[in-house]
Amino acid sequence: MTSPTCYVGISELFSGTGRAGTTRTEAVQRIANAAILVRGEQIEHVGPESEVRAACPADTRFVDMQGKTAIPGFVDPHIHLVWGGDRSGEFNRRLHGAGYVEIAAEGGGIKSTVRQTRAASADALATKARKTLDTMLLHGITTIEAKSGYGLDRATELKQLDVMDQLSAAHPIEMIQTFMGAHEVPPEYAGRPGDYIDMLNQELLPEVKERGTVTYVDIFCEKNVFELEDSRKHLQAALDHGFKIRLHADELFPLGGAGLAAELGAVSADHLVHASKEHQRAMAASGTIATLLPGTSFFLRAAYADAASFQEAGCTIALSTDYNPGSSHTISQALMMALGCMKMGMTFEQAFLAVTLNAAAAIEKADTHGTLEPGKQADIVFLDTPGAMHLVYYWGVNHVSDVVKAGRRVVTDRRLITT
Ligand SMILES: N=CN[C@@H](CCC(=O)O)C(=O)O
Ligand SMILES: [Zn+2]
Repeated sequence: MTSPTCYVGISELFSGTGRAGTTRTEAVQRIANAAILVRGEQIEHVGPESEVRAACPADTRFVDMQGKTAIPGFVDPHIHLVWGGDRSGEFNRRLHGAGYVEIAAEGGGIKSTVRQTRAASADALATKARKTLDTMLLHGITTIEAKSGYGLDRATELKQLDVMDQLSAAHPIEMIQTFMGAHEVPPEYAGRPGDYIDMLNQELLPEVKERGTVTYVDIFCEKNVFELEDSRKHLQAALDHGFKIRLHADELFPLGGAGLAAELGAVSADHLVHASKEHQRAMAASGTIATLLPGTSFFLRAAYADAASFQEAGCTIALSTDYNPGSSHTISQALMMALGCMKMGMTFEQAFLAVTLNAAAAIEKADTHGTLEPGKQADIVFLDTPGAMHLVYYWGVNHVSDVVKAGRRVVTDRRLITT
C-alpha cells in the first residue's frame, strides 16, 4: 500500500460538508491551522493539525503548505469545451452596439462556431481544448461537465466526443460528458427544428449511447431555437435511451424550460434568468439543481438570475462559468463567485457551496466530490491567501498555487506538473 501524505501548515481549511447538494449555508466548516491526510486517491482525515498529526501512521510523508488556504477543487458543471475558431471579432461588434440575437440571426453566434468546428481537424480541436483544460486546472477546477454541440451533424458531434474521450484519458481534469446535438438548429434543417430533433432521436442518440462514455443529454430550450414540445420530445427520447438529462432553460425568454426540467426530472436546469417562481418551486420539489451562469449575464450585458428567489423557493444553487466562445468566454469559478455575490445577492458561503458541493451535485458527484472530508476523493486546491474569503474579497486574481487531483499533485507553485 502507498504511504499516506499529510498536508500541514494550512492556515485555513474551508469546505462544505455532506454528501448531497444543500441550501443550508451553515453547511460550511472553517478550521484554522489545519492538516489533511491523504491516502491513495482519498482523504483519510482532516482537522486541526495537532489532531491529524496524531492520527498519521509512521510512514506518512509530510508536506508543508506554508500558511496557504485549502479548499475543495472547484467543480464546473456547464462547459462547452471543444470548438474551433474564435469570435473575438463578433464580441467587438457587440461592444459597438450589435446584439447577440441580432448577430445570431445573421448567421453568426453559435452557427459561426459550428462552421469553424466542422472545418477543424480532431487534432486541432484537441490541442485547443487541452490548453483550456490546462488553464482551468491552474485556476483550481478539478472536475467538469463538458458538452458537444458545435457540430450539429453526425460527423462533427462524434468528432467532439472523440476529442473529449482522448482528453479525458490524458488530462488530470475529470470530465463528465454531455451530448448536446440540440444546441442550435443546423443550417441543413433551417426552419425545421422538429425534423432535426427526429433525426437526433432516431440516428444519433442510439449511436451516442453505444459509446458508453456520455452521461447526459442537454438541449437549448429557447424561443426560436427548440421550443417546449421539441425539447420534451428530445429529452424524453434521451431518457428512454437511458441518458440523464439537463437543459439550457429560460435564458433569454420566459419559455418555461425550468418547468419542463422539473416535470421530466432533469438533474440540472441552467441559466434560468427568466424562470418563473412557480417553476422554481417545481424544480425544488423535483430536486433539479438550479445552475446559474452569471458570466453569461455579465458578458451579454443582460439580466442576472435572482439567486435569492431560487434560494427562497428551496432550490439547490450551483454556479458555472458556461465557458463558451460566444456568451461567456471565461474559465474562472472564482470570478463566478464574485459575480454571484456582487450581482446576484449571494452570500460568500452560498457562492462557495455553489462552485464546490452543489456544483458536484449538479453532475451527481456530491457523494464523492465537492468537500474536504474523510472518504471523499482528494481533490484539493491550495490558495496563496490567508483565507478563502479572499476568493471574492481580492477579486479578479487567480489565487490558486497548488492543486491535488485524486491524491496526485498536478499543480505546484502555479506550474502544471506534466508527467
Ligand atoms: N445558450 C446557448 N449556448 C451557449 C452560448 C453559446 C455561444 O454563443 O456559442 C450558452 O450556454 O450560453
Ligand atoms: Zn451553455
